[in-house]
Amino acid sequence: MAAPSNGGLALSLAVERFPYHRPFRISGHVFTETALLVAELSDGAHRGRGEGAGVYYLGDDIGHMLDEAERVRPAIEAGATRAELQRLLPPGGARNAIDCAFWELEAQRAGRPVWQLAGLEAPRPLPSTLTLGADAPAAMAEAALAIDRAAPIKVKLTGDVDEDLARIAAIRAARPDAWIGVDANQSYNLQTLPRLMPGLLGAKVAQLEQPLARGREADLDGLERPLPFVADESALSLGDTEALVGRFDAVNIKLDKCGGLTEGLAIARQARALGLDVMVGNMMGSSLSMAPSYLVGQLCDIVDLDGPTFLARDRHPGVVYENGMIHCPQAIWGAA
Ligand SMILES: CC(C)C[C@H](N)C(=O)N[C@H](CCOc1cc(O)cc2c1C(=O)N[C@@H]2C)C(=O)O
Ligand SMILES: [Mg+2]
Repeated sequence: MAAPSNGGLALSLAVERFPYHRPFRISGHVFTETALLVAELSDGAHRGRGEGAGVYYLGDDIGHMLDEAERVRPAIEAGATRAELQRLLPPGGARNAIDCAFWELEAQRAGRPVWQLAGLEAPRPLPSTLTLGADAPAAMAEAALAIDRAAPIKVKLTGDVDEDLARIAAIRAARPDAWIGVDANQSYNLQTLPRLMPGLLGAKVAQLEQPLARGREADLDGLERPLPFVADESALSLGDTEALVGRFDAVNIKLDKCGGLTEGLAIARQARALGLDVMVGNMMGSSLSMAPSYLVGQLCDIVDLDGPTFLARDRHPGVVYENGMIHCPQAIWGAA
């Protein structure tokens, strides 16, 4: 792809659709596939790619991501840099895709892999959670027996306390050996959360992700946290990090929320400096989304990079899930 003669970069955008193994239902909608934005930057001799899945609960769907990416195209083709992109686009899937494309282009220009440019150690395989979608307790217990027994388990809750307690008890009974974390996805409040807590502690659940709604962070002031609380929807981008202290114990970083690897690394480093534990997660995505997040994962205590396990097909080469770990060959993204 020829680059503009003015020293700018050529930006090409594509929508790539990946069917799910089985349909997803979210707030009454049934999804059978995920539509991902793929951005490619080229200077004529080198190229870089990135992928964005967006943030469904913020309306950051494929149409919005395409609009955002097209809005910044003139600046990119006129020579805008990755640093300038941080100001030209807000956090979200489009900036994620273009930021990661910049990183890979810079690696190819420098002849050094992205992990080196990012100041990281050589990446290594990481334990990654596998997520059990909310279902009947017996079905979730069965799913917990069917997945890789070495993998830590992330359990989706719905906010129905009795059902959630039954889910957790059934999964723990089936898997007394497993690390189990739960994700409430904003479904609890100050009235229902105290009823959930004894069941979490009794089942030795390791962490509780996003118990309350985004915007209700002040409700956590002074609330006892007998197990680690992880901020997800309360922590979209770098600006949200400082306010988590005293209310959460960890932050779940997602490149689609914060708009790319540049900000994802900054959040990880700031969270550490603030004494928070660090987790990296995903909004969905193929291995092209997981690869940049895998680099953030090198700085994390908890890794939840299981998006491709929900897809009927992935890219090749793709990440490998084995023995509870995610392995991310450099050939996927970010090599020099
Ligand atoms: C299905 C996810 C990619 C699994 C991931 N480990 C996870 O829990 N991520 C969510 C945020 C994205 O949640 C999604 C995405 C999606 O395309 C479909 C769904 C969800 C979800 O939470 N329920 C439906 C199945 C997180 O960490 O909160
Ligand atoms: Mg979450």
